[in-house]
Amino acid sequence: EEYEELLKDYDVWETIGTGGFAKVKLAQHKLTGEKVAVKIMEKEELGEDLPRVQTEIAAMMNLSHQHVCTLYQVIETPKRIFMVLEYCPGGELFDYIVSKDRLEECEARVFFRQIVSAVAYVHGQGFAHRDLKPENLLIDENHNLKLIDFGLCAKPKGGLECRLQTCCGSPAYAAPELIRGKAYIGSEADLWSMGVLLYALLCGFLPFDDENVMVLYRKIQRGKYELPSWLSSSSIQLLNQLLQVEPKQRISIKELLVHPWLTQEYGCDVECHSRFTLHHLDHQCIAELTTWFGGNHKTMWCLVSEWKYDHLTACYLILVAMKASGRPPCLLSSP
Ligand SMILES: COc1cccc(Nc2ncc(-c3ccc(C(=O)NCC(=O)Nc4ccccc4)cc3)c(OCC3CCNCC3)n2)c1
Repeated sequence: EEYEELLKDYDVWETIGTGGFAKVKLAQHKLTGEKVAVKIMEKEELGEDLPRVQTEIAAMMNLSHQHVCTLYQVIETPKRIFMVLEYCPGGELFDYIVSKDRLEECEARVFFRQIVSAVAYVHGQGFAHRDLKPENLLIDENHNLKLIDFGLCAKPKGGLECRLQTCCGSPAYAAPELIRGKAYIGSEADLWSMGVLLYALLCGFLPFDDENVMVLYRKIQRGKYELPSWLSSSSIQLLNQLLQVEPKQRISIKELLVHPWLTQEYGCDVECHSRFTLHHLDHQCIAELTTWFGGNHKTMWCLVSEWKYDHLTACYLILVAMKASGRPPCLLSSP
């Protein structure tokens, strides 16, 4: 039974998503009762894409940010790789936009600031996401967004000379240079996708759409889109700066962090730094682990600092997440 290692520490419930070569199941961490998402990948189905999973896992181990989904644990068996991840009870931003038809400018601003914060952080860590879309932005229990990369599209940004050949992501959100099949710079393409995302938030439909993918590509290359009457002039101006067909004309992530449309009503720039550091450990959570697993505080501190992404890492990170959500970080009463 391939799931037996997972089933030691988690109760596994229904499948909440499938796509490509991964499926995601809802699960529950036995020691804390916390819900988690388990991304299950079959090594055979991955084939030569297996190294991309290693890249993804290495990336996630370095990505710790309030608007990026947390990786808790990795379990590898002969046939499968399990990634135990933060569960977002609010589901996809895509479904939220559909349910509200479209968002008011002030609500769109709250979400877009979080998206800019997450993307600026990911770029700062040297990665380009390359598949930014509402299906990859999940809503957590505090109605905040968490960026995910369900389809293993995130890649090291590399230097400016690093040109990405492979095509990735969903056509409607893909930058003109990406679909032209030419070499392109991932971080610049991410800014275009953020323009399509902002348009979807404010309008409830896509700027470039067509059931015929070749017609869709032509519309993206032309870069012309409808401006519904409800858009404010400041929204229109920001959309125009993001949806520039020529990547060099496009606004940069640095300019975006201080853009007036984003700072309006907030009076402050978008914060892109992470609130967490994997180096400063939370004493209360370490103490809880020591109480449960035994040993002393110092030993537990060293063990957690090894960041093996085993069950101990999961317990620590889940306790930290519980504390961040205002729940007491405690493991179930002793065995
Ligand atoms: C209808 O869906 C619902 C309904 C109700 C609740 C939920 N909750 C819920 N929570 C958590 C997940 C999840 C989190 C992370 C990852 C992941 O793959 N991380 C890896 C990752 O993020 N790398 C990365 C991030 C940034 C930069 C670089 C790399 C995968 C899945 C989920 O999935 C469901 C799928 C379904 C298909 N669309 C996408 C989401 N769903 C979902």
